Amino acid sequence: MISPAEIFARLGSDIGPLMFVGSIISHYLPHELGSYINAYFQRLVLFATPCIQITFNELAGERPTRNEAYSAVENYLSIMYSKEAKRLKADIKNNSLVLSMDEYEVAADEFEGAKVWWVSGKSCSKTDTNSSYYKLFFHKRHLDLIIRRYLTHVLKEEPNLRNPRRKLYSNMGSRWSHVVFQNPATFQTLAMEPEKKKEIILDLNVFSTAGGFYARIGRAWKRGYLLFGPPGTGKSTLISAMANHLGYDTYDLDLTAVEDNTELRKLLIETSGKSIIVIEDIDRALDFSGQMRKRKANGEQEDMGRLGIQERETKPYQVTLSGILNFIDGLGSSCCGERLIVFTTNHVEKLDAALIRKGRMDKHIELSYCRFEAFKVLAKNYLEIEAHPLFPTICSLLGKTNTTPADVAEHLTPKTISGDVETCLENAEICLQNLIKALEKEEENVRLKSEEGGSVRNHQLKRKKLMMPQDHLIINEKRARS
Ligand SMILES: Nc1ncnc2c1ncn2[C@@H]1O[C@H](COP(=O)(O)OP(=O)(O)OP(=O)(O)O)[C@@H](O)[C@H]1O
Repeated sequence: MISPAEIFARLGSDIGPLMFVGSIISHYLPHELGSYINAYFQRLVLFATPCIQITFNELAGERPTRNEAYSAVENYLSIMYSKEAKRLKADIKNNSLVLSMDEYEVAADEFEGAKVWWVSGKSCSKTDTNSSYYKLFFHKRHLDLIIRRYLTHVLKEEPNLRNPRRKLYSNMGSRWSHVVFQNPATFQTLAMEPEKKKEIILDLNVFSTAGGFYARIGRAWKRGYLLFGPPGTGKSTLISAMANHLGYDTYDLDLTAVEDNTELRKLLIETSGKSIIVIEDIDRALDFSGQMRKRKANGEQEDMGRLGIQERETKPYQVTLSGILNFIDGLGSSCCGERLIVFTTNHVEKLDAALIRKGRMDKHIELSYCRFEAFKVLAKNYLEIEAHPLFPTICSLLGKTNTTPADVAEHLTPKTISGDVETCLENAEICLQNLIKALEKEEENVRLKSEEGGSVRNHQLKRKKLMMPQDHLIINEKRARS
């Protein structure tokens, strides 16, 4: 016969079923009633079992602001449960997608043998502004473990808390040296269409928690990103945002400083897990001459135009395409821990198909000219405004011109910085007017160019008809030299 005390002690070791009953009932009741029932169940648990409860409220302080501990818990739970939970809540916070437990969900976790339960909910008191909360329940015998170790473990999952002193490595020949990574770019400050941004964040979140999946399918825990687009569209900014989001170190690999494939391999082996390995401007850094020659021998003459003659003759380094391919493929066998490999290029069409095929570069992301959605992010970051009577004019002009986010950002940088609201509004007006002037000028250039292009095309057509075969040779020669 088990005594009531024993029953409660056992219940304290597994209060999950009680919590689930409370949450299921709450789901099917009107919001206010549901919240009371849920609170009632939680009180019952605390009364009837030797459990302890810790609450993480979304808003804290005298003038309520978002509680950082709540954000850390939210992030921890979203990473832990995003692939198992049946009901997740998707929110955009600070322009980033945040997946979290839906209201009145219960999630069980285990840490060093101690079982804990997380319950999500929303308080409904009249004084409270309907703020959300997470409550943590655990047996009181685990108090020390939970407070000293488990909570530290949870807070570490907040990317900025996880690795506050991230490092930026760069190579001098075959040696890495590092400084503290201080680029403040985040997905919040990145100007990009919200849908695209969401997709990237989701991809990164899934990758960073997919160690078990990669192990199960027998593949190295790595993922390749190819970022392409014109200069100034935010390729480097996106890399910084990725590093800050994941809390990874960054290795900026300068291929031109690497002597040969052996050195490249040595550098690779020295990289740590949880890192992003970046090769910027891969098309320029890599000498494709071997492949070009092979293709020429096969009769694919046009490929020789990809690199200028001079460039091909004076390349001082001997890192080959196959060296790079081994570098990417070898990441699995030589290193453990998750790694992202990121290539950037302004000329994706110049890259060898083998280099960027799926499996090597899994995700291809085009960074493009600044359109209205991206502009709104920049306006919010730089001028702290979300709407303005001049926005429609800017929207229309951005649609007609190819202006990079870098150019727009330059125009949106106020000449004086002030905390005073009136000066800020004045600054915003001046910056937006300046941007409009620049965009109108660009629009005019586009118009002139297209007119010019039309007349040159006509001229070329006429000339083609008259052209002798040796003219073609001279033009091809010039192209190869330029
Ligand atoms: N999408 C963007 N969001 C926010 N800022 C941006 C964006 N694109 C460019 N910028 C601004 O312009 C500057 C230059 O951008 P960045 O170096 O990221 O461009 P890039 O595409 O890497 O250029 P390049 O191809 O020349 O290396 C950044 O420091 C940033 O201030």
